[in-house]
Amino acid sequence: MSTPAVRMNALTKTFAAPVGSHGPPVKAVDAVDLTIRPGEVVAFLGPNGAGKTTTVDMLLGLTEPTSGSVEVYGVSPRRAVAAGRVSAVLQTGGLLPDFTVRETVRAVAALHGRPDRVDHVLERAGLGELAGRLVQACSGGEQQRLKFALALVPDPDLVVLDEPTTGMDVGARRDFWDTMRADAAAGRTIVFATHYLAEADEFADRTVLMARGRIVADAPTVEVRAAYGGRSVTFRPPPEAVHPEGVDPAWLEQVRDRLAPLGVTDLDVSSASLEAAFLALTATPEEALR
Ligand SMILES: Nc1ncnc2c1ncn2[C@@H]1O[C@H](COP(=O)(O)OP(=O)(O)OP(=O)(O)O)[C@@H](O)[C@H]1O
Repeated sequence: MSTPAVRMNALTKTFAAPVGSHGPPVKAVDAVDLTIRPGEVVAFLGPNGAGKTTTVDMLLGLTEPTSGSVEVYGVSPRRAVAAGRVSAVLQTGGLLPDFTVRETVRAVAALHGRPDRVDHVLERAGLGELAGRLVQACSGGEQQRLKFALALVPDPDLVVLDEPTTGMDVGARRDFWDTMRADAAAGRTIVFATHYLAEADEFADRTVLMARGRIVADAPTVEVRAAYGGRSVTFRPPPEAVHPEGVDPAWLEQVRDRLAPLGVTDLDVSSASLEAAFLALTATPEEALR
């Protein structure tokens, strides 16, 4: 079997309680075991404070685990980063405002010894036409695309993205994911943390759901949705059956009657969603009882 792209073993990170709070230490990541194969596209989903960013930071060697281990392509994250095998688009980390887009990419490409990659990554990130623009004149979404271009400079085997489409409009978000999809099809491994359930749903083969530092679900995205979000049949009713207050109940009754001979019972108009799975799996025990 080939070396996994990522292997986490009982990965744990504990932070001291904030100064003055006298509380117990915070277990941001709690004994996480996770293996990711080359070429997988994995979404990390979870509510605020679930431990996604801390996990990503350890994956990139930015933070050392308190205990347990993480390897990237069989070596420590730092070695993998130094070898250009993994790179990231992070929420934090500034760009230089007085550089143009092209100058920024050129500088990073020089650091990596890959000046040949400048035009290619500008194109991949959809920045060809913006290459001459100053960074400070770029919108938030355009700056995010620039960070993405920088991450592609070393031609990494693994790209780690923390909330990559923050600040992008719908069109830019779609273009971004089209690019990522093409890269994944070409064999790049992609791990991304997101708050957008729809992005995990549309893009990730596999969803890892985190809550309170632990993995609460880890399965193909379609299975997570089906197992916890319920299955549903959706359809578009004819316009005459749709009233301002909703679907005409008499019309729905007719549908039920006609479907009954087919063995369909308990027809319900509801949409199964990853959101339902997300809420079911990440609720605290107290919330779940409500
Ligand atoms: N440097 C730190 N010092 C103390 N506690 C921290 C530190 N970094 C993170 N934490 C705590 O660890 C827990 C996990 O945080 P983390 O940022 O990993 O969550 P997250 O899932 O990425 O959240 P978000 O979706 O809000 O970005 C939180 O309770 C957070 O307050």
